[in-house]
Amino acid sequence: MPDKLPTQFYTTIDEFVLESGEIIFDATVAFIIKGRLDILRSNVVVICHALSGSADFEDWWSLLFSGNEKAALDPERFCIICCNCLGSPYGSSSPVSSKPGDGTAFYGPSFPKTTIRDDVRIQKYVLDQLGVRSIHSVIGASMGGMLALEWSLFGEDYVRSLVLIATTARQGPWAIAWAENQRATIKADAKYREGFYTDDPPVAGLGAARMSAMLSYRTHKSFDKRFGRRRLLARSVEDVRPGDNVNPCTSMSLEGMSLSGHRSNKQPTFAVQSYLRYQAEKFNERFDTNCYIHLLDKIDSHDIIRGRYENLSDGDAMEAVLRQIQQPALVVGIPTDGLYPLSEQLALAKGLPNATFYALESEDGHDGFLLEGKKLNCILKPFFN
Ligand SMILES: CC(=O)SCCNC(=O)CCNC(=O)[C@H](O)C(C)(C)COP(=O)(O)OP(=O)(O)OC[C@H]1O[C@@H](n2cnc3c(N)ncnc32)[C@H](O)[C@@H]1OP(=O)(O)O
Ligand SMILES: N[C@@H](CCO)C(=O)O
Repeated sequence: MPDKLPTQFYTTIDEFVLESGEIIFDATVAFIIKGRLDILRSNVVVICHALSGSADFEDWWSLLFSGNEKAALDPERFCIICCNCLGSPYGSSSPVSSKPGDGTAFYGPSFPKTTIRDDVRIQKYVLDQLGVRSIHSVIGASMGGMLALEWSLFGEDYVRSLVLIATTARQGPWAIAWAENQRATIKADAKYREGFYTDDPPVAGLGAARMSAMLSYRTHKSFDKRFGRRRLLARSVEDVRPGDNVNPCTSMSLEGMSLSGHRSNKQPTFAVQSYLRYQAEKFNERFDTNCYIHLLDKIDSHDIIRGRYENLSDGDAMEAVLRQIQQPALVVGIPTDGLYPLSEQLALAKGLPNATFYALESEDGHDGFLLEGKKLNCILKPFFN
C-alpha cells in the first residue's frame, strides 16, 4: 500500500441500465485523476485496470507515471484518468456496496452481472460529466486491455489511439477454464454459502483460488529461479504473517540436511508453498469473494464480436470488428504469457489496420505487465512522444 492514498472521486448515476437489461440504482464509479484537462479537453489518457487492480494506477504502474521526463506518461502533459470497474471492491458499485433503499444490507451475490461493455459505457459517462471531448489514448492490460478494445469502438474522433497489453479480443477456452477452476475452488469451501457468507467469508476458498490464479500468471522458469527447492528453516507457513521478511533470499536451504536434526518439530516448508500461502493471505486481506467471482464472470463474457456482424462467420466478424478500429494501436504481448498467449496479441496486431506490435520480455509470464514496469515504460514512451 502506498504511504498516502490519492484522492478518489465518485460519480453516481440514479439508474444505470446494464447490457443485460438489469438496473443498478445509484450506480457509483470511483475514479482517480492526475494532471489537468487542457483547453480543448482532449489531453486525456484513460488507464484501465486489470482483474484485481484499483483506480489507483500509480500504485500498480508507478514507473509509467513517475512525473519525470523518463516516464512514458507525463501528468504535466496528460490528464490521466482511471476508473474502478463495476464489481470491484475498490469503490465502484459492487457486491460489497449497500443496496439502495436498504441502508444495512450489502448486495452480496445478488449484485447484477456486469460486462466489460457496461464498464466502458459507465466510464464514458464519467468522462462526459468531466467535460472530456476526446481521449488521446486508452491503455489497458489483461482485463484492462479488454476495456481498451471496447473503448476504441467509440471511433477515432473520440478515442484517438490505444495500447493493448497482454490481452485478447475474446476470452478463450483456456482462460475460461482457469476462471472456472477458481470459481469451483471457492464454491468447494463450505463457508461460501452461495455467496451469503457475511462476516465469515470463505477465506480458504478465495485463498486457494488466488493460488491457482498465481500459477496462471507466472511460469515454470520464474518459480524455478525464485524458489528452486529451497525450504524455510525454523518456521512453517502457519508462522508466516504479512510483513514478515520471508523473502527467499533470507530463507535457508535444507537440501542435504537431515530433517531429524531440524530444531522445530514442524515440517519445513518449501519456499514456493510459503509464497503461495502468503499470496493467498494477502489477497484475502484486500479482496471480497463475491467481487472476485463477479469479475471472473465479467472477463469470461468478454468477446469483441458478441452481437456484432451476426450474419458473418466468427472469423469474418472478428475481421470486420477489428477493421473498424482505425486508430494507431500499440499491441504488447509477453512471450512467456500462458494465460493470454502471444498468439492472441499477434492476432490483434494483424487484425487492427494501424497497429504496431512489441514483445515485452519477461520470465514471469502474464504478470510481466506489472512486474516489468521499466521495460514497459521503454516500450510506451516512443508511442506517447
Ligand atoms: C489498495 C490495493 O491493494 S490496490 C490493488 C493492488 N493490486 C493490484 O493493483 C493488482 C495487481 N497487482 C498484483 O497482482 C501484484 O501485486 C503484483 C503482480 C503487482 C506483484 O505481486 P507481489 O506479490 O507483490 O510480487 P511478488 O510475486 O514478487 O511477491 C512478493 C511478496 O511475496 C513475499 N514472498 C516472497 N517469497 C516468499 C516466500 N517464500 N514465502 C512467503 N512470502 C514470500 C515477499 O516478501 C513479498 O511480500 P510483500 O508483498 O508483503 O512485500
Ligand atoms: N496480477 C494481475 C493479473 C490479472 O491480469 C491481477 O491480479 O489483477
